[in-house]
Amino acid sequence: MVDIEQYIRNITDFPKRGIQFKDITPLLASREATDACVQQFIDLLDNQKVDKVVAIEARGFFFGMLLAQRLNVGFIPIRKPGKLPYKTLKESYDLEYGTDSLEIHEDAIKKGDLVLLHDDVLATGGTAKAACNLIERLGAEVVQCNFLIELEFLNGIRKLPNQNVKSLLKY
Ligand SMILES: O=P(O)(O)OC[C@H]1O[C@H](OP(=O)(O)OP(=O)(O)O)[C@H](O)[C@@H]1O
Ligand SMILES: Nc1ncnc2[nH]cnc12
Repeated sequence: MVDIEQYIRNITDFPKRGIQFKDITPLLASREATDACVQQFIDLLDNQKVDKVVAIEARGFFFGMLLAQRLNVGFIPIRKPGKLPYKTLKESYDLEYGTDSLEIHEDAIKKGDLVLLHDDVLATGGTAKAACNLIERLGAEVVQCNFLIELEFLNGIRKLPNQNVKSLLKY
């Protein structure tokens, strides 16, 4: 049994003073640990049907794509502004350390699609909330939001009151 928590490195005062950054790169560097994470995500999905995996730039892409492959469905990127080349929908949000916007291609998912939303970290919840809004504006349904890490002390889950939220690690 792999203890995935051992692969998360804490970096003090990154990217700003007062932030303890959860560095997932040691986890990404381990084939054994990434396999264990994918299996745990699949178990948490509990056979829920999924049509698309949507993940958030940039760190959400790592496991988002692995999950899409494992679930045998397509992968959809939600990206920072100005990166997607076709017509987009846009949502703005607050970060633990700043503000930003997210975009999705307007034809990326269809009305009625069942979507698994993935990101690496749930912190204040603004990013995930904005992503859910984008998916729902396209008429799709978010069946689960899953995260490698939930920073419970930031209470991001309060911004996702109607979502099925699952995390592999909680701090
Ligand atoms: O819950 P929140 O407070 O909104 O924060 C969580 C978001 O913050 C980080 O992304 P970041 O914007 O640092 O971008 P990156 O993935 O490109 O490094 C993380 O990957 C989440 O997407
Ligand atoms: N403390 C943190 N560590 C890693 N990613 C984050 N995203 C938002 N807050 C974070």
